[in-house]
Amino acid sequence: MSEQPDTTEFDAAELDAAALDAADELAACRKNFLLDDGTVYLDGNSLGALPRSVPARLADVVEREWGSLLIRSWSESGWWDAPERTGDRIAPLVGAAEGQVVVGDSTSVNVFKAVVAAVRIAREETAAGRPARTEILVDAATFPTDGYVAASAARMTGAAVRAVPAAEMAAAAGPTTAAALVNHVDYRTGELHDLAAATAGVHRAGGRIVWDVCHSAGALPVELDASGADFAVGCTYKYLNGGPGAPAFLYVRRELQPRFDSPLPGWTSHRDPFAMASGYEPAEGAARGRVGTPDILSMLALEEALGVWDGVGMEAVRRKSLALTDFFMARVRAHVPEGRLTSLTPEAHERRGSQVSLLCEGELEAEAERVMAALHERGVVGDFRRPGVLRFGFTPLYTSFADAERAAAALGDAVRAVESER
Ligand SMILES: Cc1ncc(COP(=O)(O)O)c(C=O)c1O
Ligand SMILES: Nc1c(O)cccc1C(=O)C[C@H](N)C(=O)O
Repeated sequence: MSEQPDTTEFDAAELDAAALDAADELAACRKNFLLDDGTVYLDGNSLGALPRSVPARLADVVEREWGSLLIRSWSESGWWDAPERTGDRIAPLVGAAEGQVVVGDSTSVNVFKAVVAAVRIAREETAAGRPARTEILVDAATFPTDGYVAASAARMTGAAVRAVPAAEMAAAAGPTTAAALVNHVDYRTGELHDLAAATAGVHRAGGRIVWDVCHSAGALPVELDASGADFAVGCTYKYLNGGPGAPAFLYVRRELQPRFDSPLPGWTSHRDPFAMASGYEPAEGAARGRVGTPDILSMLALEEALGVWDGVGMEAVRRKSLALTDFFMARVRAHVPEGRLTSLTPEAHERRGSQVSLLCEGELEAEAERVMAALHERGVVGDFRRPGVLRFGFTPLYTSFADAERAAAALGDAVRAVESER
């Protein structure tokens, strides 16, 4: 990185990964994961590591619950209630009281349910004689799936999408705003947005807000109840370590549940599914967010994976995440030749998620993918996003300061190796 920050908590002369690891209050959590000690894994913001207890639990689900009990497992093994039960395990991690989170479907599908439902509620609340609520505000830097889904939801509801920078969402919302869809942490830059402020601003304008917390759930405190958020959606395969393709979650604020009119009303969200009634009558509570048959193998792997959070406080996770990212940024400055990388991730703690994104500058921009490949060859796994961004995710439950030191040193080495090949 070319510029010295003014807020770093680390004195570059006194950096000592071993001392920081020795003082790490979450150090004992690492043993709960199956990790290859030869690799530094900094891609938990895309796919989290495997919790140690998951393989045996999945084997039991497959062999006993499916293999022997078969159909009886829907009741005897608790399969039917797994979406709400697993939702209640996630709830405290995202600042939600129980009964408001349901697990199922992908994040993309849950964005659709939430955005359409938000538009329907906002319109229902608009008094006669007031302007029609004809716009959906979407975070201008959104993860693509959210933008695609919002555009389709807009066509279906006769609304128009307006792209607005996440930081300006509160000010941009007005009398014609039906809903706003915002990413809590930007997937590309790692910037953290103010959940409470944007929520309050959209509410002042009479709209409803949907938060995508894919890059914050399990990475930092997410105050859904306290901030008054209406809806939230999130992945479970990143910082929640649910495994590839693990089902997503949907939060619907308790007060809104009776008015949550899902655009995907499947039979498992019916008040009495086995009545097999021809007319739809929605279930009460979080179950109203369900659609069809839950993805049991992935859901139960996720449920088991959530055990790694037992006894872990999100404040401790945040402290370590900020310390790790501060430390990594400082060590990159020490190891990488000047002028090659610029951080896209804010230095200010209140604006930083749990990743560091580094933009390759000058001639190195076109070589960024090769820099990441050279890092992989050196046993450090991060990821690359076009055109020239190197992303490093820091997962406080299993990333150590020694990992961050090794990654920064390997990054300096990789940059020099790529430059020497010109
Ligand atoms: C912010 C964000 N939203 C949505 C998604 C997409 O979720 P899914 O592919 O599970 O639907 C991702 C990641 O893939 C993401 O990072
Ligand atoms: N969901 C993914 C996948 O199925 C394959 C590869 C990557 C992903 C990701 O999660 C990407 C991630 N959301 C991102 O922030 O770029």
